[in-house]
Amino acid sequence: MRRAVAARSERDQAVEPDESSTTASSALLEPDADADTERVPEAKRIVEPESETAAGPASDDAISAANDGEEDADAVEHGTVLSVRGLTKTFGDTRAVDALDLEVRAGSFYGIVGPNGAGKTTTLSMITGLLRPDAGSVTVNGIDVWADPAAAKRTIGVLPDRLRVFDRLTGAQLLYYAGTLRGLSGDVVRGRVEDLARVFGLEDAMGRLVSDYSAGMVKKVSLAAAMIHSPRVLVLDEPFESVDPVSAAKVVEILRVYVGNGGTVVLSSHSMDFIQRVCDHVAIIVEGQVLAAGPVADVRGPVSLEERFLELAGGRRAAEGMEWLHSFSG
Ligand SMILES: Nc1ncnc2c1ncn2[C@@H]1O[C@H](COP(=O)(O)OP(=O)(O)OP(=O)(O)O)[C@@H](O)[C@H]1O
Repeated sequence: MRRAVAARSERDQAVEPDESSTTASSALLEPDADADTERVPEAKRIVEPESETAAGPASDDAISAANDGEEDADAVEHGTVLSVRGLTKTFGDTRAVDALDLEVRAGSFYGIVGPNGAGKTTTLSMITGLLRPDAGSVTVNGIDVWADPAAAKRTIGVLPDRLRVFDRLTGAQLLYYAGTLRGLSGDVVRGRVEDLARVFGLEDAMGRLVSDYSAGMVKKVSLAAAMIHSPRVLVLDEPFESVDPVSAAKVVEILRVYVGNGGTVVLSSHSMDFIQRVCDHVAIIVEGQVLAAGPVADVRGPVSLEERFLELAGGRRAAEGMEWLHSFSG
């Protein structure tokens, strides 16, 4: 309890601009190899309670059966920053994710596409420690997410699909809160809040309540919150939904620099054009399974990614049986 109070009082100071902050924006874009040195260890337990869902816990044995320490070390050595094996989640009669495997190398810009209900959000939620799988394993940067969620979450930045934002805070307070919850010191957070506000074009909105933001502004401030601790891996569920093209271009530029410096972005999107243009790797998920994955050029082959997606997801047959629609009633 004392720790929570300490974190809060530090946050309160942060909403007042601090001239002494000297953090360079480039530091924000580089995944933080030495981040632990500037963290406040006591904050960790406040920050990272293990999330559970209504589905209830699965057995740890089932979740981590495929994993062991040697395997983790091997994966990191070979540049794999995210490894998903046999990931499975069932809701009632719905098998949302079905023994899904995914391998993401460090420094990738990895797109995940799939039709509505394909299991993208469920997969990303299990990868980021927000939803406990029924079976399978997830390893991020060599850490088994479900064996040690707190350690894994330190290396991940998350933009969840259904945003639950503390919207009675101002933008500045929300970002400060996100940074200190991740264990960053007040000075570091203040500098990064300034940088993030600038690059996301939110400077004028920092003093306003997030509840008064537009949908796109909420998305941007949430993206900023996901990045503030310079995680090794950014997992973003539909990050550009509601974001205007100018802001989206800026965010893409930020993410490109981040990836260029060794960070990894895993994002879901319904825009095939975006994935083809921006991502270097893609996985097409249909009915909870990966139907194709690899470098974008390999997955799409001689056709566009959209064509390939429609082939795999069965989009071409949509109009069959709908002839009544053109019989026009009057
Ligand atoms: N909490 C839940 N309870 C019951 N069913 C769920 C729950 N979450 C997801 N599902 C079901 O799991 C399946 C996969 O859903 P998910 O949200 O992962 O799909 P998605 O690929 O992200 O879809 P979209 O593109 O529409 O966002 C769907 O059939 C959905 O109805």
